[in-house]
Amino acid sequence: MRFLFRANKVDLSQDPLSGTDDELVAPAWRSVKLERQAHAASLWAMLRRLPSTARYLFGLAWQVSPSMTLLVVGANVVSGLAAGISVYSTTSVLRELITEGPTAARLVAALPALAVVVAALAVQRGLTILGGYGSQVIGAGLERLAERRVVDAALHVELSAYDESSWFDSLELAYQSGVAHVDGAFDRLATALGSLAGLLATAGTVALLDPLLLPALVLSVLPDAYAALHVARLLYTSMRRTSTLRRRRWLSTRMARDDSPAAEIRAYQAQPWLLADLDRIAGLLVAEETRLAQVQARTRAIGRALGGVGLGAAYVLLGVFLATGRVPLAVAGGALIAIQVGRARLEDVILSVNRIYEEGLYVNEYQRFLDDAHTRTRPTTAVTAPVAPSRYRVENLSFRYPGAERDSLHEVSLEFTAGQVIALVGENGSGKSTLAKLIAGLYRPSGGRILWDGVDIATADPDSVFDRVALVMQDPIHFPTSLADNIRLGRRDRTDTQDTALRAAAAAAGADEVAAQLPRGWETLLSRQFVHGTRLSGGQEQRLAIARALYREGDLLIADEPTANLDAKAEAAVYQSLAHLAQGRTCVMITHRMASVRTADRIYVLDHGRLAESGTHHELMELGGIYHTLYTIQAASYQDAPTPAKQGSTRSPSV
Ligand SMILES: Nc1ncnc2c1ncn2[C@@H]1O[C@H](COP(=O)(O)OP(=O)(O)OP(=O)(O)O)[C@@H](O)[C@H]1O
Repeated sequence: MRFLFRANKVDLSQDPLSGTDDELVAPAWRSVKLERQAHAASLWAMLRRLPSTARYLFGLAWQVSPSMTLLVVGANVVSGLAAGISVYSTTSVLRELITEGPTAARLVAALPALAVVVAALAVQRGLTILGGYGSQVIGAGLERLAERRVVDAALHVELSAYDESSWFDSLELAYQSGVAHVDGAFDRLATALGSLAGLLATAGTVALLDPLLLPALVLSVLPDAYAALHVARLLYTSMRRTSTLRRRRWLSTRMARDDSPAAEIRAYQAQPWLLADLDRIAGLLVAEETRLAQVQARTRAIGRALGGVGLGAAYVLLGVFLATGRVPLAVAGGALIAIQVGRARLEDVILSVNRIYEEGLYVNEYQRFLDDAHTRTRPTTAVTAPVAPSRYRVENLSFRYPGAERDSLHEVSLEFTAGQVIALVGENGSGKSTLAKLIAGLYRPSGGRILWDGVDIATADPDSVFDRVALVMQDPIHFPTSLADNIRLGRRDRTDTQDTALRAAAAAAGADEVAAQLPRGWETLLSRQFVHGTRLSGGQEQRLAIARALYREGDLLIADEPTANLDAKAEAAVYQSLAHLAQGRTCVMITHRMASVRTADRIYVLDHGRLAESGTHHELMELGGIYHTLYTIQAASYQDAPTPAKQGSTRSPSV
């Protein structure tokens, strides 16, 4: 791929992102979905959406604080009107001062209007401060509320969303941009209301002086306004185009900031690759931003020039009115001030509308994300999964991951009863973890059904399904809290005042030994990113995950390679406690350690997503199929090889 980092020379006729032939810039999904959305966000469409964006923002602000919302709106509108009144009164002062007569008399005549100017300005300044205070208070609450909604939505969508790259893009956009812009957009909206009130009052003043001056006033600002709106649109389009690139850059920089990859990056000397990757992305981004800056500058310059012509026209018109005697000198002086102030107000309004438009694009993206997340969240239903089911049945189960070209499971059928330990066996990629996640209700089948005592779990309330399952994954997570809380999180609402259940689960999983080795025991924080925090070894993390699952006391324990990181002694202890746990409960176990599979009540062998064999250890060994092969290969590696002559071997001398 071409390297495009040329910060000081960008060919405007060329799109720096085109021809890069890179899925980072134009991912496959972009053409269909995002282009349609981008089209919907045209300038006109955005202006049309302005009222609904405003309603949405006020609704959010109202949730944060109704009284503060009223304060902000009221303060901005009244302050805008006060500004307009001060302009009108200023023109009255001028009129009184420019009229004929003795100076003292003119001054006295101007005094009442002058008093109004001072009072109006005082009210305007005071309310601006008050409005600013309200905006700040609401802003803080809005940001938290907006962030919570994104996180809440992300935490509750179906797991399958996390298999789609487009989901990550819209999540990133909503989180990084949307949350910040919700606060900004509300602020702009409040300012715009104030500017609009000020503009109406000032325009009223101009119209009172001479209605014919109004069109000239509008003409002097419109080109600039259009340029500002156009620039906002360019910015937004560019932001969309580079969202995948920015996410990619974030991932690359995270590799350097995270502690987990630090050792392997060094051992594989991957630093140059990472830096080159970062440079490549930075090059594309800088080129795109430079192109954007040039187009923006050009657009603004044209807007300013045309606006200057409009202002000139307004002054010429005023001159003509003066020369032809249409307006007297006193009124012309007032009109000049009113035009200047009116122009500033109009610019304020346009600037605010422009900013709302700009922020509104992000807010719409944020809203769209929440709507999309809503459709991806499994609805709660009145059907609940049975408590302690006695029979689990998998019927013609097929599954394909979102966007995948092939099914990962093909018409798998199996059955087991409560209290049984079943083992899923097969080569890498044969579909074991996928099947286990489907049995746990984490994915919904593409075809077929999973029945718990006859209830199809795809139709049951998801929380009622998850409530019955305890899961131990290959790479278990730990939460950034204490060791004890990490186990308690297995069943947060469980009453265990004396920690009896906690200690029993920990002892069965060997996690009590982990606690004994840690400097702060059960209260050790499991995050190295904080003072006194620590990081567990792979085996210790696995013991913790098993303890959490045991503490949960679910009806169905699903263990995906639960002992992959454990030493031989710990592994034996875990299988002993799993066997103990399985009494009265059901256990679906995935493991490549064939010795641990032998005792399972039933073994299911998967091959390329299909169920190839099933039976007990002895039945499958007699069958002489895949299981037999896998078992004998592993067993052979434990057989003693013929011992060579002892010449090279050494032995510590006996003492
Ligand atoms: N999130 C995903 N998106 C797309 N395809 C996936 C995803 N996860 C797994 N697959 C594919 O589904 C198939 C089955 O994967 P699965 O993880 O279930 O296999 P497995 O038998 O558990 O493998 P292993 O023994 O290596 O853990 C594989 O071809 C894999 O590439």
